[in-house]
Amino acid sequence: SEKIILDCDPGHDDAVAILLAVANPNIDLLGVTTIGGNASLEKVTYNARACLEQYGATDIPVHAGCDRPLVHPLEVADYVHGATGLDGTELPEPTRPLDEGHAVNWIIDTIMNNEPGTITLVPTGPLTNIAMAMRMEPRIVERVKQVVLMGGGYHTGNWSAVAEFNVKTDPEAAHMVFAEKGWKVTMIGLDLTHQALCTPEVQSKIDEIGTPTSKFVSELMDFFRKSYQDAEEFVDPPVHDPCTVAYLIDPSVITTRRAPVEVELRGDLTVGMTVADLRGLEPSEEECNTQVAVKLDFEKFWNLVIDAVKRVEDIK
Ligand SMILES: Nc1ccc([C@@H]2N[C@H](CO)[C@@H](O)[C@H]2O)cc1
Ligand SMILES: [Ca+2]
Repeated sequence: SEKIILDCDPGHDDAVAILLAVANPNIDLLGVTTIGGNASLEKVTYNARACLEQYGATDIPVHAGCDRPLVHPLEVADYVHGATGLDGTELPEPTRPLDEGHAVNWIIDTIMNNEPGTITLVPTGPLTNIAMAMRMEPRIVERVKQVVLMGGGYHTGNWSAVAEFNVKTDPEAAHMVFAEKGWKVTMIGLDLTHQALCTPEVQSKIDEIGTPTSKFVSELMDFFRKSYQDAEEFVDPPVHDPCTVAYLIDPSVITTRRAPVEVELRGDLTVGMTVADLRGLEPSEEECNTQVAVKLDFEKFWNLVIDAVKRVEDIK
């Protein structure tokens, strides 16, 4: 199974990514680390612990990371995720205390204490923790198996016309991650995740499971749908973050294309934009260490999520 570290900012869709990572047998979730993003560090950390409690996964360690981007102040996405960062459902009180130590140190120690090439980094929030880790211990770059991140987009943005929230929140951190030639990076951007819509048909399949966690997830989707209808003119909410874990469970869920990706740091209109060069023939693996996600197998994706809801040992 794939050993992963999930670096996240729950967040409604992060909560589904955690569910997939916890419940699917192909994934060995080594731990969850948190980053200020959708809401403050304190809130997203509490939310991560509450999600793991809900899913009966209190064996999974949670370490809090950076509370703000490297350079700029943190601007939270409360217009989508609400004041708590996970509005719309009853969160169980976490029984596992927050684990000691900074997330960046735990990420470094975990990677350095496991076999090279065995751990995959799965960031689904701003990339601050990842950027800090690669500067504190540059050896983690060669040692990780790959980075599969939710962020960016090559033909649209959401925080601006051209920039996606996770990248725009900490563009310098994102620039570092994408510019690093020593590791393989898969960008699961908005081009892909805007296909991962939680339609009423999908949501009713989740409701039919009839467990506490199916109720938990469905209520989160109700809130997410309302936010997206109000804030982004979507009918159904795109559930971004679990697309990363789904790709690791079954790579056939997502079609990718190798392409150079650079992050804009200076443009007045374009700061935070992930500029992917899709011109000409696809480069070889030797020439290009980054790939972008293009096409989602909708049925396969949602079947994985529904399967995870069924499998999880949720709290009664
Ligand atoms: N409008 C909006 C803002 C931020 C996010 C969060 N950022 C990423 C999508 O931009 C996901 O990781 C999600 O958690 C989603 C919607
Ligand atoms: Ca997120």
